Amino acid sequence: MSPDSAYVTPAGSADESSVPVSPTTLGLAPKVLLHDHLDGGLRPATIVDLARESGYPDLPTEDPVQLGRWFVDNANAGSLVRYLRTFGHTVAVMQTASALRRVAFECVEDLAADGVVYAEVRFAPELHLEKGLSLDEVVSAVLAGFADGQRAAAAAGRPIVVGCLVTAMRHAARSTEIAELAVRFRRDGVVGFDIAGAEAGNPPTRHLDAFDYLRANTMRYTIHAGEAFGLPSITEAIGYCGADRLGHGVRVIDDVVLPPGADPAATSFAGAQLGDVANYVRDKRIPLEMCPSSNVQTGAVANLASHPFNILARLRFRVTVNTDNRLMGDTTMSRECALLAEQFGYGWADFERFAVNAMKSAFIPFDKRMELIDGVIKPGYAVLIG
Ligand SMILES: O=c1[nH]cnc2c1ncn2[C@H]1C[C@H](O)[C@@H](CO)O1
Ligand SMILES: [Zn+2]
Repeated sequence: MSPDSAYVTPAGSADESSVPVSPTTLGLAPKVLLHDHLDGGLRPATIVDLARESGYPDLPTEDPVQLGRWFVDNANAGSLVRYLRTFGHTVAVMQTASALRRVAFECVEDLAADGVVYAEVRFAPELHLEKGLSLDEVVSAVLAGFADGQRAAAAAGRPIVVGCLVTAMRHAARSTEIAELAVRFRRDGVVGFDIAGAEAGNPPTRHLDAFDYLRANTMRYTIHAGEAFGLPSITEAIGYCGADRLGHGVRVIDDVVLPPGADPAATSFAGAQLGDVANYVRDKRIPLEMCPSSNVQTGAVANLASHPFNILARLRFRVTVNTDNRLMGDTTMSRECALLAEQFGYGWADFERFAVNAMKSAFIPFDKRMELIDGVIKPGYAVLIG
């Protein structure tokens, strides 16, 4: 889809005074992003710069355009494990405090330019120790970059609030250490914790000590679950591990039985039967951090048309729209929203709901969430709705 390919909200879903929903106008809408990986969002030109600076010899090409293409092509893998291999190059050039600070700064700059008003950006500190940084030094560098970026965005008239999530890799054995790191930095900008990496064969219950520690310290956490592995992964993440949110969570759809012949793009799913897990997720308003393009790239769903986002949204699960990895998907928040608008015919009221859903689900305090909902998100959509 070209950035300006115009399509408008289907008749009946918005009134005539509305600004049409298009990729361009979606860029202006206030958006909330809960699931974005720092090491999956570098600018290709920055990767080339950092590789030169650090003497990293293994980039597939030093041409930024071709490099960007390389990431997308290789991430279009149809499998999470193959998709994750592309991170070898980004992580390799993020091994010094200055590189981490620059990447974090540019991340905030890019999100603000895309109209994101609140973001939680995650990364795995344990992957950035190859050149001798300590875990604390890694986190400090990233938080300094986020602070620089927030100051620059505010000065440029695009204010954004950014919280940091620290991720532990699910195949490794450092999750308790990373949970302690999260708690140690809770006054400095770390707002939560996450588990990521290859899902199959690495159930979240391997990390119960970390989750116990986080709960004992009243720290919030999300778990990547129900992406590359099915319902049992979701059951473990919420039932045994007590996740506050689900990273992706798309496979919760396996616990929803639709009437025969139901169209995934329908506006109503009356008669849908929910199983116990799906009911629990919906009843407890457990946020689903869904990442449409990434889910297609990893093969979690066959294509956008069959993505369960719309079914879950219409069934009033707490759905949120996310980028996952902007570099690997050559995507932005606006583009993810535009893809959903094109596929499912969403209007401004829908995007406002997704933004409010995400803001309500953020790991910052209630009063700060309300400030953004009442002071930024609602007024922003009021202008677009007209
Ligand atoms: O979608 C994902 N699922 C599981 N793991 C992921 C996904 N996207 C990125 N990661 C991994 C690779 C990164 O190196 C790590 C920390 O951001 O998280
Ligand atoms: Zn992710």
